[in-house]
Amino acid sequence: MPDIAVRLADVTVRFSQKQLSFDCAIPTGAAVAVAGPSGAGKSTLFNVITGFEKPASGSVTLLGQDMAGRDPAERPVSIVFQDNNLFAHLSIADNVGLGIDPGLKLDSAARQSVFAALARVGLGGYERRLPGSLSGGERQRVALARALVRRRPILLLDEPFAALDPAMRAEMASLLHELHAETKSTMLFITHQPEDIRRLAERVLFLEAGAIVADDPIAAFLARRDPPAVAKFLGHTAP
Ligand SMILES: Nc1ncnc2c1ncn2[C@@H]1O[C@H](COP(=O)(O)OP(=O)(O)OP(=O)(O)O)[C@@H](O)[C@H]1O
Repeated sequence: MPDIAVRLADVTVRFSQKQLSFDCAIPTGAAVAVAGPSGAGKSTLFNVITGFEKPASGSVTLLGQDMAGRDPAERPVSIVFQDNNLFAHLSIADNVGLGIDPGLKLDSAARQSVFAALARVGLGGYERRLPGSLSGGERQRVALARALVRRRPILLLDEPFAALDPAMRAEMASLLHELHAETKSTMLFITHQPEDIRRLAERVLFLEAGAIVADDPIAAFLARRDPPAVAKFLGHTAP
């Protein structure tokens, strides 16, 4: 397995009003928080990695392979969206099964892995229920189970804690921590809360105004007093 899971080299993304630029190398197996003010470019960074957004220039290399021309489905990446993207009319088991086969043609081994993933996220027994009967935190765990059954080596989580109350946030963080240790995947998660970073991150990418302004191991990030946006985020008085 290559040492670098995600390499963005001189990547630029152009929207009508602005240009974003990304350059980073994320070590394989790391748990990485992606933070920064609203509009800084966090979702766009994820879209570039998943392939939903095509860069205007630069290269995206995932686990040593150039992703030019590769559709999202062909990339070694799973993403859990913030709104968790469950189909209301499908059972929990089918929602997870979609991660294996979009046509839901599942053999018994595949069905087993759906059940195992649901059990692993604490939702054993929920297989036949519909998403509407679950709490926000439970729906988020269904989306996580769907990502797990895909067994992709890079896992992106778009604000996995956003809709959760404080107790559920802590629970989700420890679940993600355990899953990260078990699967040895490279995990990137977007968050707006320093406490999530302290709980879970080994590294931090901090974005501001369309660029990565900090790319640090956790201890170095938490000790930062600059740039001002990072100091503000960490609750330090800006210099
Ligand atoms: N499809 C698009 N067309 C035009 N501008 C876009 C598009 N997508 C994003 N942008 C702009 O690019 C910038 C970065 O947006 P992005 O959604 O990546 O930020 P973010 O850091 O994820 O913000 P938030 O924390 O609010 O979700 C914003 O100014 C946004 O308006």
